[in-house]
Amino acid sequence: MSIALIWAEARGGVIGDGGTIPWHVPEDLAHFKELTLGGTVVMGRRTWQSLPERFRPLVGRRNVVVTRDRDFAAAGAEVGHSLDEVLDASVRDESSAPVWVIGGGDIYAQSLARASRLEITEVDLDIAGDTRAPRIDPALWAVAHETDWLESRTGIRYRFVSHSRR
Ligand SMILES: CCc1nc(N)nc(N)c1OCCCOc1ncccc1N1CCC(C(F)(F)F)CC1
Repeated sequence: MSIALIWAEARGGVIGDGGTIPWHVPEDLAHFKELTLGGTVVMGRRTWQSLPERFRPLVGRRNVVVTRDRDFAAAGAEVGHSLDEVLDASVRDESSAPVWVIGGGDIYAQSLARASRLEITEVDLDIAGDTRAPRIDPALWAVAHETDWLESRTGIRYRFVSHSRR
């Protein structure tokens, strides 16, 4: 089973600000849900805690939270204490669905080297944020597919870009 990273970013790679996603693009939520359903989602503790209650745990997916805190409990999720251990354990299970790394910034940076696929939603917004997605090196990653720029019902332009490792 392969490792895939999935995120939504505004211009300059902004993915978050103060623990929240500073835009609302419902079509991205639907995209995220459609891609990850049935698989395993791996996230950092802060992303787990940022999930609105009604979305915690993410139903229809195996939820795994990575934290150094040995006392951390996450109802409806498994807790792991090292990203590598979590990825090794998740990748070992024989199902074909990828392991989806769903955030946040630190976890993306630590897991990028092991990923074979990136599913990035580009949001056409120039917005402040304290967290950025890792830089994607075009020498290592090829754009496998990208949609045209689409317009969200909230008026924000966005597109879906799939990268695969060269
Ligand atoms: C969707 C946001 C999102 N987009 C892409 N493309 N990649 C991600 N890694 C991602 O962050 C998932 C974890 C954070 O998620 C949320 N953070 C704040 C508010 C809401 C959420 N969502 C709402 C939809 C819900 C559903 F299960 F319905 F998809 C999941 C939780």
